[in-house]
Amino acid sequence: MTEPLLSVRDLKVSYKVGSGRIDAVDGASFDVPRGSIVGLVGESGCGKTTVARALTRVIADNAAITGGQMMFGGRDLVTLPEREMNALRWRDIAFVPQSAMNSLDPVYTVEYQLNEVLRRRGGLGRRDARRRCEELFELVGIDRGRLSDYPHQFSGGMRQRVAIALALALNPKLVIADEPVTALDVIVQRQILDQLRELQAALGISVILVTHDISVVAYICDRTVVMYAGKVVESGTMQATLTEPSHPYTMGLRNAFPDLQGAASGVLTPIEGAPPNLAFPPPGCRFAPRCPFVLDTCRTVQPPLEGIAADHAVACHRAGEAAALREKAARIETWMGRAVA
Ligand SMILES: Nc1ncnc2c1ncn2[C@@H]1O[C@H](COP(=O)(O)OP(=O)(O)OP(=O)(O)O)[C@@H](O)[C@H]1O
Repeated sequence: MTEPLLSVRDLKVSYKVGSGRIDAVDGASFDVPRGSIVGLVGESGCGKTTVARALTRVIADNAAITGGQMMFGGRDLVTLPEREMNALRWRDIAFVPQSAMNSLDPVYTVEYQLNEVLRRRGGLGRRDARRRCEELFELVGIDRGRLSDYPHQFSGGMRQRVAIALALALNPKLVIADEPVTALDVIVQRQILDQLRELQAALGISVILVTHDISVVAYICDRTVVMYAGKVVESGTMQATLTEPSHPYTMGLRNAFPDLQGAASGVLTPIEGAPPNLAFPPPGCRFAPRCPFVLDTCRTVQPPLEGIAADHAVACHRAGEAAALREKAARIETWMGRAVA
């Protein structure tokens, strides 16, 4: 197997809060193979954005990477000197933040902003930068005449395309897109995702797509990394994780979202309860308080993330019974009463 573009091992990121600490990412491990789209999925607050930001090392002032490795092209991004890390940003790893408005400055035209990256970061001359701006707009399907427009003159979907063009400016190997389609209606969501897929294939890049919506993952991703309360609970190919999920949380997420293809799917079943407060996480499996299949061990012993097939890892004490649990998980009653064992 060829070496993955990015290999994250036992990553830990904490926030200092008052006199305490929140371990927002508590030992995350996953790979991003070359030329693949990896969906980082989980409910709000489970640590997805923290992982995504840690990868670029642009983290909040009260945050710190406290352990682990992030191997990228033979270098560990956790320990890379800041100067070298800075040289990697935009050129090798580009980040599209949660709202396109966050990556675009409202007071400058989009051409000005593209130029900032192309000329200041990429060292392009004026004429080459202009040509690249036009090329980038063509790539994301926007008329080049609109380069002189301001961000507010674009619709939400178009703004997202501009943000993607900005990320692609210097031909990065990895694009990290944080909730790229969340605020958009389903039709525009599909258009943006289709385009992201086309660009990924045409340019041969890898993409980490951060989303709370498992139907977005099912629509576009090759691989899935499911996070819950700061931990990776399941990862593997899209087929392995979403068609035959082995962690009860993934099974629950699958029941909770409509199908992005527009097919009339069955009744949506939410997972009762909420993720734990990460300042005081439960001692055993963090999903135990919400899991319909919880056993006594689950409440006291943390299950490790273990390979259950060639390309499929799960952190669940009951992973060996996944097929039977999947059948039960498909029934609504399972999620209403909880604890069906
Ligand atoms: N600057 C911060 N200071 C303290 N705690 C933070 C900070 N940023 C995030 N957190 C906490 O870290 C945990 C993980 O947050 P994170 O934003 O990474 O999750 P997420 O899965 O991306 O959720 P969302 O989709 O809502 O952004 C949460 O408990 C959150 O409250």
